[in-house]
Amino acid sequence: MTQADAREQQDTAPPPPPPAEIRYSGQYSVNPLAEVSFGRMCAQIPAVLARIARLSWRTDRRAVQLLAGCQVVTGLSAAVQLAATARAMGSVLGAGTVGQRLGAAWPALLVLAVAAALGRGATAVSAYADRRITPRLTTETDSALVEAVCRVEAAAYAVDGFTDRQEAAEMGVMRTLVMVADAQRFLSALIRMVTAGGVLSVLNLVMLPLLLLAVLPAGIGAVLTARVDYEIHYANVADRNVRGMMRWWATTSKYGDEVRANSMTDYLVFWYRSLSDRCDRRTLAAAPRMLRIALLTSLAGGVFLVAAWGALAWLAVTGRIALAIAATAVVAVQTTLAALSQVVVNGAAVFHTSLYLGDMQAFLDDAAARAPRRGQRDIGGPVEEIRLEEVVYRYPGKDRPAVDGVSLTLRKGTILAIVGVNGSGKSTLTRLLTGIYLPDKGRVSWDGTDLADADPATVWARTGLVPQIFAQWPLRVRENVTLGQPRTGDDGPVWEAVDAVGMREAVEALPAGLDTLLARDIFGGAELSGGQWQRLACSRALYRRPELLILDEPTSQMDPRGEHGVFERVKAVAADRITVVVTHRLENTRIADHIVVLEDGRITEQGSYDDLVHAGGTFAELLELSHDR
Ligand SMILES: Nc1ncnc2c1ncn2[C@@H]1O[C@H](COP(=O)(O)OP(=O)(O)OP(=O)(O)O)[C@@H](O)[C@H]1O
Repeated sequence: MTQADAREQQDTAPPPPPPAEIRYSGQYSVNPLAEVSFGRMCAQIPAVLARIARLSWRTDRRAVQLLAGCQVVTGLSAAVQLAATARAMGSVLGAGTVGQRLGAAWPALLVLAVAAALGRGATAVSAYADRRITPRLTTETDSALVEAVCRVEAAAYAVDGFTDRQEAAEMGVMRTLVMVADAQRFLSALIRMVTAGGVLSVLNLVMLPLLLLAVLPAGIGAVLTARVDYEIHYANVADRNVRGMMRWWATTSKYGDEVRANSMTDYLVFWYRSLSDRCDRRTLAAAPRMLRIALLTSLAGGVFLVAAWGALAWLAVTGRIALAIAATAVVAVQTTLAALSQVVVNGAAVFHTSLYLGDMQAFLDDAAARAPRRGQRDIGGPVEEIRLEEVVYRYPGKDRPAVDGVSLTLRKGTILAIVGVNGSGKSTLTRLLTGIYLPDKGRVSWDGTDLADADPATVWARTGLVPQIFAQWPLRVRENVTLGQPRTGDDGPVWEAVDAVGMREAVEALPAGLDTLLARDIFGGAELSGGQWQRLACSRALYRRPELLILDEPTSQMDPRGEHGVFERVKAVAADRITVVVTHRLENTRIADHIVVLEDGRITEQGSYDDLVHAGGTFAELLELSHDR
């Protein structure tokens, strides 16, 4: 095709498809707020405050005590300021010369200044206490979330809506950044409101209900707005989740070559923008509702406010209250109004936070419920035999089992090879062997102990797994080898594992040897080739000296020398363990004592390499195809 042809084809090609419509679906697709009344929403606020207080208390008791002390000082200062204002007004507006009136007023003015200074000081100290609590609280919450996800049964990842709920819970972590400040502002505004309101009701009883009515619509508006905001957040959860993943895949340098050389950039950018636009459209669609709420509540608030000022004017003009009292009432009204508005704004913020904290807590509870609930039996070494009896495993939402009635016995000192076409269940079988998944039916036992009854940590302490898709940890070379093992401080075994996969030369050539950070994107970091990374993954498994060594396509990216070296090593150490190799390179199965062929999750053939080559079955066919070039 010429360049002109290519351009023409591009011009006439149909427009790119928009991103797939993804819905936050399944049992969690119902917005928890949809059926909740306004009253119940407001009633949640004290519980949320108590929860924030408990979380903060666990983080830094002294800072919480400081914060509580500051609230008391703020309240007292507000009350003293108003009382002093009333006294000063009485003197200033009273009888006598200017000098006499000022002379009578100055003690009250002094008290006013001191109280104001104390109030300001308390606010500054509150901010300091908040800064002591918030970073640690956020870290604590964030770490709890990460730990909860790391500790769930692996099968939870396949459960409908699990990752979407995780995304929703992340928002709870974000809110911890502002929640202490919001709670603190809410409480101090509440205290100021109560004291100012108290003073006002002493001055005149009619004023207080009028002021309450003036700010109540704003409160209702703020809570309703928070509710709409949450609805939008809820509708966008699934899209935001997938957008976050795409953002990483599209921008990480790891896939930069693939993205560029396959001209994926345009579509990825288009996709990203389209999805963001879709989220924006949902947000914009809610804007008129937000506007209606704002206009109606402002109107109602405005009417009541005018009534409140009108009432004050009427009381003063008709002589029902003295001028000095009226002047103090003006100050008290202003203070109460400002405090009430702060109560409303910060109360809505606390309520808003409660929604996301609720999601976070629900997710943490769910994750805790999905943590392994197995027996406590210790798998003691050395492991002599692993047995699978009529094992069946089906992924959630799938019609057919991925592993269907498999029975096998693996003995120490032997190598088992598992082969089969793509999707035949090989990797799933390795997950069952290691107890990452427990079977739906049948039994997997290590030396007679059913893995359902065993403490998984003791099983995994005896396992070394090189999965088909392995992580390239942005850690130092040493940590990449020793990750998952207790620290010893001895580099001897690390070099031994590096030697076992023929990586010594490559590691020595790195700028800081074993100390080199394997993260190209980070200043001072280095990058390995695909095959080198795979060698490192194999060295990690060998370093563990496991009782069960599983290699799932361990050499797919290695050169023949590397591949030969790894298999030689696997053979050399096979006597001390049970070894399982999953591979599509059938020549590699020569090292195995026993080979099983999987088809649709079932074992259809098994035997030694020589048996299967001459059996005329799937193995022989696949082997022949691999030679047919
Ligand atoms: N996490 C998962 N959630 C749902 N289904 C899965 C999951 N992993 C695998 N499957 C399905 O289970 C079946 C077996 O997959 P498995 O990965 O075990 O096959 P495999 O033989 O290892 O394939 P390959 O040779 O491609 O690595 C496939 O139909 C696959 O779609």
